[in-house]
Amino acid sequence: MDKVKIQEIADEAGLSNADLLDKAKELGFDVKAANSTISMENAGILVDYAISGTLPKGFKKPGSKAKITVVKKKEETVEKKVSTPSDESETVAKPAAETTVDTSKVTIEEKVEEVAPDSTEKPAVKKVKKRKGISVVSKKTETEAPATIEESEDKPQKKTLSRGGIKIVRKAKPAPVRAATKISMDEQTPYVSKKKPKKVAEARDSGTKIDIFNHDSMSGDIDSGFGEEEVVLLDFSDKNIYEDMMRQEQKRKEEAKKRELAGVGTGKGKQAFRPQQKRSLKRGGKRKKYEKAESTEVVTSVEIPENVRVYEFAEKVNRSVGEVIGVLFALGMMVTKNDFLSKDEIEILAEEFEVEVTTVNPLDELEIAEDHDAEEDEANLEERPPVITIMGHVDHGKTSLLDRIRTSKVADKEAGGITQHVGAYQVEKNGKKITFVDTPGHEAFTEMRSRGAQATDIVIIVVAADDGVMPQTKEAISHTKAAGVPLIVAINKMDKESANPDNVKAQLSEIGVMAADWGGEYEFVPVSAHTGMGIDDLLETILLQAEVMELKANPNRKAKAVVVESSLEKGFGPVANVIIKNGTLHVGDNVIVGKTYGRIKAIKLDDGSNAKEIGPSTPAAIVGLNEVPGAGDELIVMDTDKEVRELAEKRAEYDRAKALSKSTKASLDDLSALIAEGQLKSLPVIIKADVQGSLEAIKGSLEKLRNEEVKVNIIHEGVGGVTESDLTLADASEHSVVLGFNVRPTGAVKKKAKELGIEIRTYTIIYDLLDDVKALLGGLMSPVISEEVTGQADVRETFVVGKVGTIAGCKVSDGVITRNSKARLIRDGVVIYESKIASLKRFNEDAKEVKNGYECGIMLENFNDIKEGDVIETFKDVEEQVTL
Ligand SMILES: Nc1nc2c(ncn2[C@@H]2O[C@H](COP(=O)(O)OP(=O)(O)OP(=O)(O)O)[C@@H](O)[C@H]2O)c(=O)[nH]1
Repeated sequence: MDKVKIQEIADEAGLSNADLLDKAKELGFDVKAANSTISMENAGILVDYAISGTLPKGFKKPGSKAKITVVKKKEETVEKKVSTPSDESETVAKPAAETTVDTSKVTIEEKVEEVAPDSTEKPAVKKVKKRKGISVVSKKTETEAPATIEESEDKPQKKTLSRGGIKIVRKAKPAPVRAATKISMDEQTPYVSKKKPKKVAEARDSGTKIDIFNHDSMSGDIDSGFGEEEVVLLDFSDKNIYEDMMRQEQKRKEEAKKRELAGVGTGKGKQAFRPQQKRSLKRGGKRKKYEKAESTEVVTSVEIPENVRVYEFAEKVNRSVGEVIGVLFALGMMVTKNDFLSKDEIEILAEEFEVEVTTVNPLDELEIAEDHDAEEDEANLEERPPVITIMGHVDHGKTSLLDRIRTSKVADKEAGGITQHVGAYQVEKNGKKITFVDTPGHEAFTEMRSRGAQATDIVIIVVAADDGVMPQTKEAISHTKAAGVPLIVAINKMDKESANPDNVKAQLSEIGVMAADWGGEYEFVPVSAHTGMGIDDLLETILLQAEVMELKANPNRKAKAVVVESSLEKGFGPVANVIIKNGTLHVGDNVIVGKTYGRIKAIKLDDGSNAKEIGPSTPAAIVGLNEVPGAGDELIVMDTDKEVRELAEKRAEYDRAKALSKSTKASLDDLSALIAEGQLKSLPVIIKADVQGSLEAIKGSLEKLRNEEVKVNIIHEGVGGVTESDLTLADASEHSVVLGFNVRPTGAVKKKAKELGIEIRTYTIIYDLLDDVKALLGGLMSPVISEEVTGQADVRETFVVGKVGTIAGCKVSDGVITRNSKARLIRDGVVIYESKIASLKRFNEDAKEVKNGYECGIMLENFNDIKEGDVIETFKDVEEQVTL
């Protein structure tokens, strides 16, 4: 132990092997070649001798008697005579706890002095070494006394370093420099403590001082703390190292100052880590690593996009991804570096890292530089038609009313006009146009609003006079009010005998919609979609309201429009039904619509005619986009096709990245796993069904579904399609699933579900639905069994043992061969037999497993025809739960 080869010393000292070997021989060391070893002590002597020609006082060549004194305790010396200075004969200094030299006093300053290149004093080597938490201070004394150790702080300044200033300990690993570096023990501690914090602390307390010359002999007692790892050969006179060190020191000081000024603490843990920053000299990679950590600047405020991934956040706040994940993990949130952070998570992280976080909409970046919503000069504005959406409870006559208004318009026009479905249409009343959005219901309305693309100016709430206010009436009113859009109430079915408009007024007044003739602020218009009664009144009321609103737009600018519907039409490709919000759209314009783009090839109006250009509030179907855009997407005209293409690509890329991110909501696969692990105690579901009957049936059955661990928790149920509010609800409850029966989510809802990471499962057969949920809850799905190869062994020779059978002498070539595992015999790539490992032996001993690279004896169950060159492969079956 603790011997070092001549060639290693030569390497470190920068001498040739031959030279060093000669010198070693001169000193009488027992060496023959470069790979001969000598003790660490002798190595030190040799290097000094080779470099400076000096020998420690009292050095005697082997054969002569040496007298070595060891300080065991302060003032307690033990003398021991040895016949030779060979490794074994040297004196052991046990690192007693009470040893008193406080090595922490070996400070950086002292060391720097020692290394001063102009030092002319006799060379001496000062060695500071920590082994298993023991500080070892060694030196060559200038006294005549045998190599005796005194308290290092007594005369440390007097020690000069040889040109090499070399400290040799060991070389096996390029371990962090712990010895003979210009590090005060205090500074060294955090570094060392990475490995042996406790022992280092002890060492500091004990401050043991031991002659390095006794190193070997003492190693028997105290070695192995750092193993055989250190060879530290530092030339302190090296100007570059010194300067480098000073530079780093300076840099650190500056950074520390900066931090202080910033006044930002990084938490206690960090503070405790700081002493590292003072570390002066480290070698190679280690030093680099710490420099990196040290250059970390504390970020105090940062602007991040609303949708930020873990690694992006880490970058922004100048933290490692690990730190970010760690903080969330500690709070039970599992994220990977590519996951998007939720608002809550961002908040937590901001607090933890003491960073002020401002979230910005990432799409702002992707918005068009030209501000379409900028204040228009009044002079450029012209009156534009109002855009109307009709909403109301089911069967109260929305479609009938729209049809009636449209027919009246068509009738007004010349006969034979073929109407084109463009998602909206225009009628004319008193020479003024009114645009009606063709898709009644608040889904489309809300959809558009949720995308910030409000196209509607006025909402007509249809209430059947014979039915009164119903749930969807209320919902529609809430949506309208939330959007800040004025509403007009159309009391429909006035032709019916049972019509009771006062009842409608009374009911609506209860929910804050008071009729104007009752002293309120809302216009109520009695109509009949069947007879056409009140339609004119309704249109006039709309125009009046529009006038009050002073709806205006600038037709002389590039167009901005909103998509109300879109589809893929045979012969036309993607078609978007749009309503122009501002400006004028021309055939040939380059447009971006959400993530799609293109050049307008054709504009079709609601009367079936083609137009070259259309102005504000005009509905039309446009052709020329590369893909089908989404309802609610905004169309914007840009100057060049390059611009629109690039922006569309950026937006698409953004969406892709977002979709790729792991959702915060669980898919059914994840749920299955969570249930299997017993982590999920109840399965929150939202049920939507086509009719009340099936809803009740499903609800009843689901409520009965439960086992000991898990039950279904119906958080919401309803008749009708899956809506955005269902998704909002699902989004709010962890691990929820939306189950639909005989309903299909619309494109937009589907899209949102994808965005939110919510799984919508739809069924047409109740039993399928129940089966899925049952399987989910009970983990009853039959598992898929796949195979995993665990090891392979090459048959080197075979032994036939009497009654036992054939034993294959093998060498494991891959993995691990385990006793009793399933195995197959492969000959020339063909599977000959499949059974299991009946016996596995290593050196005649039964073995449980034999690892790659080792030899073993294998017997296969019921198979003896094993030949040299065969391969035995072991494998196991892996069960995988089937996912839904
Ligand atoms: N008597 C009478 N019946 C009407 C009137 N308006 C609509 N209806 C009838 O009411 C029923 C529903 O009319 P729709 O126009 O389909 O009602 P809706 O609100 O569009 O219904 P959904 O599209 O299902 O939401 C139909 O049978 C219509 O014929 C009306 O003014 N008078």
